[in-house]
Amino acid sequence: MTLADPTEATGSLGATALEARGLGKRYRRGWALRDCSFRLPAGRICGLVGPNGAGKSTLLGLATRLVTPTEGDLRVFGVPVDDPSAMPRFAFLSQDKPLFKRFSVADTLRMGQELNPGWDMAAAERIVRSGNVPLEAKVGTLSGGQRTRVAFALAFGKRPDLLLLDEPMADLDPLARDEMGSLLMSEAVERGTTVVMSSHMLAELEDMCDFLLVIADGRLRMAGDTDELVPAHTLVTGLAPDGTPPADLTPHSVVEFRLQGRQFRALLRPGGPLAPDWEVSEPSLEEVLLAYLRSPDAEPLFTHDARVEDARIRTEGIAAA
Ligand SMILES: Nc1ncnc2c1ncn2[C@@H]1O[C@H](COP(=O)(O)OP(=O)(O)OP(=O)(O)O)[C@@H](O)[C@H]1O
Repeated sequence: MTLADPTEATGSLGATALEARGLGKRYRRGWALRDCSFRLPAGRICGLVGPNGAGKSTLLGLATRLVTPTEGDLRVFGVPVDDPSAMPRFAFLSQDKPLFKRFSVADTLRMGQELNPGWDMAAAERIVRSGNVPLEAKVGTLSGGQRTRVAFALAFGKRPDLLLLDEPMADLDPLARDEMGSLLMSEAVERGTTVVMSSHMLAELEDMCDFLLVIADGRLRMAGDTDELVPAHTLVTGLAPDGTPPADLTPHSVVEFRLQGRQFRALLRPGGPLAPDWEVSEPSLEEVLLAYLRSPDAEPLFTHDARVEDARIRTEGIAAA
C-alpha cells in the first residue's frame, strides 16, 4: 500500500527519500550501527523497529546530523545529509519533544514561523485547534498528549518532505495515541510526506506503516514493503522425534527453528514445496518481526524497493511486484 503519490511532494517519479550505503557509527564501546544500506522510497510511512539499544536513535541521529557517521554515506532526497540544502527538507521530533514551557502555544507557533522560511501557519494552527488545545495556554500547563500535538504542529508547520519521529507516541494514553496516529497519517497522506517513525508498539506499526526497517544489534535485519515482507514467510509445525531439524527443512531458508517437545515450529522463507505432513499457516507481522529479532544469524531480507546497489550487503530478493 502506497499512501500517497510521492511525485506530488517531490516532483520526481520514484524519488528516494532516504538512502544509506555502508553507513556505520562506532562509539568507544563498539558499533552502534554497522553496514547499514537501504533505500526508502518517497511517500512511505516507515516503521523503524528493534529492541532497546538496537541502533534506531543512532540511525535517526545520523539522518538529522546530530550524530556524525564513522563510515558510509546517507542521502536525503539524493543530497548528502551534511549538505545545507538537505536541512529544510526534513523535520525531527525527538523522544523528549523539547518545547519552551513558558511560551504560549501561539508563541511556539510564531517561533516556528520565524525559524522556518516555508512555514505553513494555517496547517500548524489546524493541528493544534483540532485537538482543542488553547492557543493562549502556556506549554508548561498542557497535558502530555496536548504537548505532543503542539510538537507535531511544529514539525508539520515546517512542511517537511521527510518527517523523522523518535518514539513519538510512547508517552501517550491509548486514546491520545490513536488520535495522534490518525493526525499523523492524514497530514502525511495529504502532503505526500515521507515519515520514518521508531516505535516499540507493533500494533501501531502494523496499522500505520507500509514500509519497515528492522534493526537488531546495530545491523539491518529486514527492510522493505510490509505487504511483501510478511507474505514471503510461512509458519510450519511438524514432528521432530529426535529433537533436530528434519531434513525436509533443507530447501527452505529457516529464519527461526524452535522445539516444543517432539514437535518443531519454524518460520521459513519457502524455497520449494512444503512437506505434506506439516501444518502450515501464515504468520502475523509480529511473528515475523520477533523471529528476526530473536535470530541474529538468519539471512537479512530486503524487498526490491529497499535495495541499493551495494555489493557489501547480502540480499535475498523478493520478486518485484
Ligand atoms: N552517545 C553515545 N555514546 C556511547 N554509546 C552510545 C551513544 N549513543 C548510543 N550508544 C550506544 O549505541 C547503541 C545503540 O543505541 P541507540 O540509542 O541507537 O538504540 P535504540 O535502538 O534507539 O534503543 P532504545 O529503543 O532503547 O531507544 C547502544 O548500545 C547504546 O548504548
